[in-house]
Amino acid sequence: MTQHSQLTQPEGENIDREKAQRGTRILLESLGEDPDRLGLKDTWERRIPDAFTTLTEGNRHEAKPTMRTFDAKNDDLVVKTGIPFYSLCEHHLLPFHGIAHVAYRPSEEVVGLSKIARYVRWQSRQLTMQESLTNDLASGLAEELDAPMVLVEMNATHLCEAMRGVETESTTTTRTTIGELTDVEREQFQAAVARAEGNQ
Ligand SMILES: Nc1nc2c(ncn2[C@@H]2O[C@H](COP(=O)(O)OP(=O)(O)OP(=O)(O)O)[C@@H](O)[C@H]2O)c(=O)[nH]1
Ligand SMILES: [Zn+2]
Repeated sequence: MTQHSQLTQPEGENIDREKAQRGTRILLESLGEDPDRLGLKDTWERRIPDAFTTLTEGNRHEAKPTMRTFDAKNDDLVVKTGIPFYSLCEHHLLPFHGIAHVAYRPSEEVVGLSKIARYVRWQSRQLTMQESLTNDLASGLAEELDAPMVLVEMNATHLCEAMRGVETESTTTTRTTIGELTDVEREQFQAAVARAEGNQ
């Protein structure tokens, strides 16, 4: 990994640390802050570049989890519910976060269960909109797993709505389905989601 306390830009596909430092410094100045005061010096020099390196990992292929797979015994739906995720809204650079639910139909292989949550966490770490993230997850998982059907549902709270602007905390649900699933399978998925969300 890179040395985070350096002023130089790290190698590879990482963020441009020097620009992140300069930009944060200027933002702090614009707020009337002294960026060189004790509490803020590390903020622009190290903490924000480090934090945004992590929070934009989803842009970097090198950070993608290894999707270890095993032979599938059949093509029954695999349903994984209650996956926490944290992302950043591209409009205000504020977090939106919540719970993702994923179902997929295996073709030849099933993926290690932990890898679904790892994939959701990785892909969520970017500046995006909830609808785009839901789409990206469904198409990304379909490709990774060579799966004929992937369904992703995300329920999230947007801090840009809660902390400012409309100042209303509400839940946004987005859903993307790639491929076909039966009515019974859809009902089973919804029942699993309801259990995970504590509605049943
Ligand atoms: N569809 C969608 N909208 C989002 C998402 N995240 C934030 N937004 C919305 O993006 C919109 C941006 O609207 P603008 O009018 O350009 O910005 P604004 O003046 O800050 O809007 P307010 O948030 O209403 O104060 C707002 O309505 C946000 O609630 C998202 O993931 N999906
Ligand atoms: Zn926003």
